[in-house]
Amino acid sequence: MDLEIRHLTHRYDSLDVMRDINLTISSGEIVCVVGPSGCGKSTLLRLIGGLEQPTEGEILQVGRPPEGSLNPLTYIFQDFALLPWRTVWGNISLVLEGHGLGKAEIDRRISDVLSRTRLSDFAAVYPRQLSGGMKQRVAIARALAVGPAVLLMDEPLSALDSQTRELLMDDLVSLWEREQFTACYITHNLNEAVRLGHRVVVLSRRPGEIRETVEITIPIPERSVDNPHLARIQRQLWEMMREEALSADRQLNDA
Ligand SMILES: Nc1ncnc2c1ncn2[C@@H]1O[C@H](COP(=O)(O)OP(=O)(O)OP(=O)(O)O)[C@@H](O)[C@H]1O
Repeated sequence: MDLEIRHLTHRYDSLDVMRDINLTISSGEIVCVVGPSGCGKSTLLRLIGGLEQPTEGEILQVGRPPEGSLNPLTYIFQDFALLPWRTVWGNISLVLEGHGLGKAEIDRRISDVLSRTRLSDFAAVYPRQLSGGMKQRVAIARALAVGPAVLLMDEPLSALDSQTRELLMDDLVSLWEREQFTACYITHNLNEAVRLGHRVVVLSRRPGEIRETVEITIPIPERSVDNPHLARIQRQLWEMMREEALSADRQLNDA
């Protein structure tokens, strides 16, 4: 399933948050969205997910979600949002309950995502026993359990230390290599954007407009940390964002 975002404009009272965003996210593609603080990145994700209605414009789902999808547009947040009193298994089970699935199907789905995210040995463990990186792995497994068409990822690695972030990036790369998931990935971190994005969309300061879309043709599994081409793209992205970030810093919140 593809997502087509057409002429998306959003306002909160007199605050113009984003203006005329046009973007297609194709099946199997990771589109990273970067931009200065407050330019509307999280709002864009909420609009895509249907949590809020845009002031103007539309978001079209083109094609069919995967067979058995319970929730075509599924979020992954930076704070993991796991229930402390449920085990890893129980946390994943939670998103499958209430959909009319039988126990055998729920068990099958949980075993499947645990194995796909290499968490099978941690099924009976509670979140408090896990590191931040492992908690986010569980959150990713939970998102996959509902069979999403598009993952909506809001700074999923930003709560993690830099080493854990590297490890989780590797995880996401190998997951994408195995099953080409589709994602809209919001991040402040340009290194993450160039490692994981097929395209990087740069938003201007508020009201966020698309300033540039940079396509990265190096296959995702071949993007090493020290790749000079990626480093060059990352520098270009920063040059595009620098002025916007400086102005955004001085921008007041009352429009
Ligand atoms: N529900 C709301 N009501 C009013 N204003 C809001 C609401 N949600 C967000 N805003 C404002 O809209 C603007 C965009 O917010 P948003 O969180 O989407 O930006 P962002 O680019 O994700 O920011 P950051 O990078 O700091 O996370 C901000 O000025 C924010 O204060």
